Amino acid sequence: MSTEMLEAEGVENLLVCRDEESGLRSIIAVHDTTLGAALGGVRMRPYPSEDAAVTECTALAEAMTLKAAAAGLDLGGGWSVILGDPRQDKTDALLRAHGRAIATLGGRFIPVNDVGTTQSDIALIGEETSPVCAQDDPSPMTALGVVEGIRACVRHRSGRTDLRGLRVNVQGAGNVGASLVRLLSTEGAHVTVADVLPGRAESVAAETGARVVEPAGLPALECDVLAPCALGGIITGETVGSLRCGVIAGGANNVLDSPERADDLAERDIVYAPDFCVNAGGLIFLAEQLLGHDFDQARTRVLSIGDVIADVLDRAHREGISTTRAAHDLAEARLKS
Ligand SMILES: NC(=O)c1ccc[n+]([C@@H]2O[C@H](COP(=O)([O-])OP(=O)(O)OC[C@H]3O[C@@H](n4cnc5c(N)ncnc54)[C@H](O)[C@@H]3O)[C@@H](O)[C@H]2O)c1
Repeated sequence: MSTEMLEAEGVENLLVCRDEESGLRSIIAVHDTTLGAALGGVRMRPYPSEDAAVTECTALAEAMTLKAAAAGLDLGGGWSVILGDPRQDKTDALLRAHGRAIATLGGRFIPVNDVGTTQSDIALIGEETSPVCAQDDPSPMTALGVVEGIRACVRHRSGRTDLRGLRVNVQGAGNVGASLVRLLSTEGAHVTVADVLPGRAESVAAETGARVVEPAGLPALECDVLAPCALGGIITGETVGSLRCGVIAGGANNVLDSPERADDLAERDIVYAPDFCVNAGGLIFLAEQLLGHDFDQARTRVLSIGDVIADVLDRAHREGISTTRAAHDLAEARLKS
């Protein structure tokens, strides 16, 4: 296994890892450890090029720094991606090689599962490096925080505090999306869900009574709340004009293709809950676990995401700035304190 350290502006460590024997090609980015070790996902998916993998990995690492800082956690931000199709290319040898690559950072990067990896994958990685987060699935806590973020956005927009009858469109029925569909359905929301993998949306719909639609059309379907819970970058210069929702708040990381898109959303009178604030529930839960705190304490902290979002929305309104800018200011103040 070989690792090559690349120079990259604004990133503490950027590692390109290769292992001929297992076929591993992966990237690890440690963005900022001012507040603590960098906790972040291990994502596995095919990328068109190594450059594309580096771009996504560094952007997600930065998002984790902002997320931990805005949530008041003593953690830094990092990320890692493995290039390949998890359904065909994932082997124990490849995961172990990625673990050995993470180990070269001496505990500066703490991995947790993300798209394309599972907790048992992280447990295997944990046989090569320490610490890792492989104990409990953080997704239900991420979804719980998103519900509170949605509630804060709806209250900001219309003064309502309950979600009954609210039309919420959930993109992605994976770990976070399926949990979110369940929670929203319990609150009486009318949920529509879509997933590109056959059977996923249907399965959670059968359980909850949600409506299933084709994934390509979901982002532009009329609704009160669009909840992106798949991959990032779905709000672009091309898609922003087609949105027909009042609020965007979901679990996915890096939903906007650029920070300026938040201004486009404000111009269209769409309330945007910055992703790194609204989807911090899972990270808060993991941080509490690392500190040895109990489940109730973690849950209470996750529920306070609604207050964080309300604060960000008020600040943006007061100062005439985008919600993304307001959330960045919150995170940067903590990083400098
Ligand atoms: N798991 C967590 O606790 C957590 C925490 C914070 C942020 N996130 C972010 O939330 C998102 C989802 O994470 P997850 O753990 O649920 O992943 P997951 O892999 O379990 O689920 C993602 C789902 O999205 C589907 N999908 C992909 N592209 C789609 C599209 N265009 N339309 C509809 N469905 C599509 C996939 O088929 C998959 O079922 C990711 O962006 C992740 O980084 C997750």
